Amino acid sequence: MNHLSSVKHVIIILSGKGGVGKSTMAVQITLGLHAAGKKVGLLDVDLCGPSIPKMFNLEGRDIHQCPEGWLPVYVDKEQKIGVMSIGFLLSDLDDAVVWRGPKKNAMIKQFLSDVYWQDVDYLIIDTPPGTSDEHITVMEALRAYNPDGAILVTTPQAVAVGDVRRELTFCRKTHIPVVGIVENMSGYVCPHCSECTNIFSKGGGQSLAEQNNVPFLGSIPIDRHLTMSLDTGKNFLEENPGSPAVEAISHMVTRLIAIDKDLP
Ligand SMILES: Nc1ncnc2c1ncn2[C@@H]1O[C@H](COP(=O)(O)OP(=O)(O)OP(=O)(O)O)[C@@H](O)[C@H]1O
Ligand code: SF4
Repeated sequence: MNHLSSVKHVIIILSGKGGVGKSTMAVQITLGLHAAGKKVGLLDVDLCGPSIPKMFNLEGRDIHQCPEGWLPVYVDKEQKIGVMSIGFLLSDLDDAVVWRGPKKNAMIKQFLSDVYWQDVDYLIIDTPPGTSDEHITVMEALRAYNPDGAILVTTPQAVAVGDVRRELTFCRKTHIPVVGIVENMSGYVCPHCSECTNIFSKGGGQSLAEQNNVPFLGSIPIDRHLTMSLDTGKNFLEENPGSPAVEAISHMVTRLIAIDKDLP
């Protein structure tokens, strides 16, 4: 059974290397789409470091089965945000998942086919960081589910050393359309006065997007409150209205919804 056929939009979150905030962006996009009235699923297939359960304060939750398949773990009572992660299947989150390629791919395929999403508007898929041959296999498995495309998460430093160019080539190679580029950790928001200071050069993500004719979804600054919200599983967008990072995330989500409307 293909439960993804009832999903309206499938968006893959990609990054060429770890630690740039890919999972953070996957969570904030999920929360932003929910705030815009959408029903959202978040599938964490980052088998090397499943951080999504912690970011929603769902660690240790069990997965339940129903006749249709695995039920997502819901974040809210209304069941508008559902999460599925390899993290729910590991007894100890510190266990490194050292599965070899074929076992990893089988697990990812099972995640894609067996989770009962029940008519979500958006399915956000957090993927393992990298652009190796193994990642190409993951993307090929995802392509079978007809995704709208990928959001590439980067940082000003990664743009500077050409990581995003490699990610764009990776998407071309795997025939995944690019929905947009996000530059994360773009400046630092002062916790005292909310002034945003650009530590590294800014704007590289935007010019790269323009050069490659792909949408630029925005620059998200480093915000200490965002780190704290992720550590405690709180809803950053609801708790910090009006802050520069929340404004930037909301803008990114609005752009995403507008772009997706125009997709065939
Ligand atoms: N804009 C931001 N402001 C503050 N903290 C951030 C921001 N983006 C990410 N972080 C923090 O940086 C750390 C790494 O983020 P995250 O886990 O999302 O990266 P990742 O790219 O998904 O890494 P990996 O792919 O290795 O799992 C986390 O502790 C997160 O809280
Ligand atoms: S941005 Fe303003 S409040 Fe923040 S450290 Fe600098 S001077 Fe102080």
